[in-house]
Order: sequence, then structure tokens, then C-alpha cells
Amino acid sequence: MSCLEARIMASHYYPYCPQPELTAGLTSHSDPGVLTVLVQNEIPGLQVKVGEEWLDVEPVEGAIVINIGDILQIMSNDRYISVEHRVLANPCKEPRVSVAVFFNPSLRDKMFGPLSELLSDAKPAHYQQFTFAEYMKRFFSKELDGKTLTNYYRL
Ligand SMILES: O=C(O)CCC(=O)C(=O)O
Ligand SMILES: [Fe+2]
Repeated sequence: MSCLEARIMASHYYPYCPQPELTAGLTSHSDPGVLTVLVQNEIPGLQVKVGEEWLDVEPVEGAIVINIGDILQIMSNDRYISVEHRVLANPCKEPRVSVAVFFNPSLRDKMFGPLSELLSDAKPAHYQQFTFAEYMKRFFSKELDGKTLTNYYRL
């Protein structure tokens, strides 16, 4: 099944923040789509949540970051787990810049859920079915707040 046809690019600019401890660059979230490809400049700030800990994703020249998104977690019935991440406010004088490309399904009215090939009596579905249109509407009407989208569709 194809599910990567719709690609959306978002650019982020994080200016110098003189009091970074008082705010956030981007609050904690996981990306809703299938995969995200991200490039960042040399200024740090991106963090991923591993267990209860936030770990820095150190910028590496020429490297790209690939995030697993929520709908891949759902389609794989939790075989792949989407990554919760956030960006700290930027304490450096140079701005932080990142460019993300989100790979999403293009069939907005098609039903999505765990792939039937992965399910059996021993491995029941962990998520309900939904259209991608309904799913994205829910994403855009909520806060960027951790993994609430996967939690909403979990059975
Ligand atoms: O700026 C970044 O490094 C992350 C951006 C991000 O998480 C997003 O666009 O979903
Ligand atoms: Fe993100």
C-alpha cells in the first residue's frame, strides 16, 4: 500500500532568545504522518524523549534526521514507535534553522488503521480505523502535546 505520496515542507526559524529557560522553541509532540525528513543547521536545540529523559539530537554536518510518525506507529500496530520530540528556545546569538519534509498518505478519504497483514488472533489491532482527513483534522485542532493522537485512536 502506498502512503508517502503527499509531501509537505515546513521551515522553522528559532531566533536568539535571551531567557530560554522561560519559554520553548517548539513544544513536545510526535509528527502525525508516516515519516519526517529533517535537516538542521549547526545550532542545537532538538531533543527526543527516551523513556522519561530528554536527549539532545546533536547537529552533524551533512546529516539528516528521520522521524517515525504516528500513522506509521498505528499502521504497524506498534511495531514502529513514533518519536516524541521538542525544540528548546535558542540561547545562541546565531538563529537556529530547520527544514522538515513530512511524508503523508494522499488518499484523505481512505480508511487507515493497523495493516491487516500484521493482525491475528494472537496479535489483535491496537487501534481503531479512521480516515486520514478526520485524523489530520483532529491533529490540527489540538495542542502540540506529546502523543495524544495515537492515544486517542488506541483501543
Ligand atoms: O525544528 C526542528 O528541529 C523540529 C521541527 C519539528 O519537529 C516539526 O516541524 O515537526
Ligand atoms: Fe516534529
